[in-house]
Amino acid sequence: MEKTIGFIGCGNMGKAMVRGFIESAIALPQGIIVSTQRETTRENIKETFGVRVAEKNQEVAKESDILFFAVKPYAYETVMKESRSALKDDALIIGLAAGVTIDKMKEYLGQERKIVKIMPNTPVAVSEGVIAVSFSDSLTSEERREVTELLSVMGKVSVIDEKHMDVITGIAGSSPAYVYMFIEAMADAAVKNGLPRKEAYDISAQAVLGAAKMVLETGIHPGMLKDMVTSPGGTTIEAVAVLEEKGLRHAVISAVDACVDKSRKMSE
Ligand SMILES: NC(=O)C1=CN([C@@H]2O[C@H](COP(=O)(O)OP(=O)(O)OC[C@H]3O[C@@H](n4cnc5c(N)ncnc54)[C@H](O)[C@@H]3O)[C@@H](O)[C@H]2O)C=CC1
Ligand SMILES: O=C(O)[C@@H]1CCC=N1
Repeated sequence: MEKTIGFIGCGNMGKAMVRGFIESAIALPQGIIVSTQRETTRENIKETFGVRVAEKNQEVAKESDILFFAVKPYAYETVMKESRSALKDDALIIGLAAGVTIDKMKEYLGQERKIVKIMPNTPVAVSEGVIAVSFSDSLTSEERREVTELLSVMGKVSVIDEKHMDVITGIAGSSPAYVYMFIEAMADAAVKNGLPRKEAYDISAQAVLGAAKMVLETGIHPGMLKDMVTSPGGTTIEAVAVLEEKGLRHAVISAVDACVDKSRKMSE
């Protein structure tokens, strides 16, 4: 892509996206410019990805055609207000913070800006992310197509009504953390039973990847896929019975609910 992609703030999520863009080859490192608060982070990003870095957020704002704000939610107001005078007229502004709505971003940047709200997750770094997208009215259909195409290199893009963003945060933005906990716990159990650590992580992670792929590629209901693993009088049903007794499903529902609730409160 010819256009310059900017990142103001580049921590866990920003770096995952920079990696996703570079690995997919949609952008050359010189086509990406990044500013972060700390110089050591900036230097580390420059060294790791070969992208351009800037000390001041305004330098990034001045150069970017597509600009991601990848700072924490509480920093949006300050960072957007200090950058807005430097923005290009037609810049596409992409916000990805939990709880920072398009309306809030308009308040910080001005009504006329072309603003996109997204909720990505960190697997964008390996092109297997989920990226939910909502557009402000000011974007043309061509601009919407351009943003969707750009984000698609990092995973599955779903254009959604912004009112669903908090739910998507619960099942996609935040959910890699729950899945990593599940993988870690399975691996711990394997280690407890004598398997070396590396094999325990590799095999647990591949089992999760494969199971997810079965849901997506076969279209078979997850309950049916579970039944296909569960032989009568066999091993799996023993584990399933323990998971039911310990309340796995209820724990997951309550956890996602708590996450969605927090995101809604942050959006108020
Ligand atoms: N980490 C995740 O999995 C996801 C995060 N998000 C959103 O992404 C945003 C960033 O989250 P993380 O990357 O996890 O946080 P982080 O703390 O890892 O990164 C924040 C970055 O912002 C920079 N920063 C802070 N103040 C700044 C300023 N005044 N000027 C320039 N840079 C500044 C920091 O130097 C750092 O590079 C948040 O708004 C979060 O809601 C959204 C989806 C998933
Ligand atoms: O924990 C958070 O607030 C951010 C938003 C989604 C994932 N991480």
